[in-house]
Amino acid sequence: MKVDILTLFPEMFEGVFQSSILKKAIDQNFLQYHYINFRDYTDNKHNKVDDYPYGGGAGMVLKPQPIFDAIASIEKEETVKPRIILMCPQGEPYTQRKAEELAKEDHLIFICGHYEGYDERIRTGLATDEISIGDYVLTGGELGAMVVIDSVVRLIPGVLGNDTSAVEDSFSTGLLEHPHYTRPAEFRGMKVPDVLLSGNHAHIDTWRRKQALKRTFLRRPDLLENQSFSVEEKEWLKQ
Ligand SMILES: O=C(OCc1ccccc1)c1cn[nH]c1
Repeated sequence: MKVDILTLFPEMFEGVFQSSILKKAIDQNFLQYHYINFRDYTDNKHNKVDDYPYGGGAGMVLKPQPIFDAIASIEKEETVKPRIILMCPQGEPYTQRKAEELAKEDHLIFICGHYEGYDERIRTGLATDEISIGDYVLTGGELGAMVVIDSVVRLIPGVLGNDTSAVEDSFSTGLLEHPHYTRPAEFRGMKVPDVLLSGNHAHIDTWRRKQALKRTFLRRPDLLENQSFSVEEKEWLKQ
């Protein structure tokens, strides 16, 4: 997968690309990434990337020209049109489903904005997707782009050691994850549930499913809306 990132602060990404999973993905050539500082594409002698809003009002707006020209500088394989993703609070709420959709793409381009936002022509004339990572305003789109890149790259087949962990992810089942335990079997008086020590995998799977349902019901009932349950599971939820 090729990832191009339009940003005014490329150095922000160095840390995230050093993380073990992304570094491995890069070393094993699952991921190639490039930064483009769209300030390098301004056509004015002051290298301004933003300007005052038409119609007045506070704040500055990102000019379309530097971003359009920065995007034009990215070589694109003719066959596959890349996704051009605008990070902004007005975008669609980001979900694991969206991560799975983007993980199938060969080429992603991220536009990380700043200031009050983007000139609308960037939205209408360039972006294929607009993504929000949450209902809050950040100083720029970089952190959002890192969240999307991290959650997408880990889904590329082969990037994670044992593929199963991506499949069993919480949200991949549509539920929150069940509790996890590891050694010791008792720690400071807190014991691991006996079922997990029983070796009976049918019972263990049932226990895990029940715990995931219960935890989701208590913490994120909204996730249960698009779920179908067996009669027995409906009984559990009533408890
Ligand atoms: O603040 C965000 O992006 C930075 C940004 C971009 C455009 C205008 C203002 C701020 C953001 C919040 N959730 N997802 C993204």
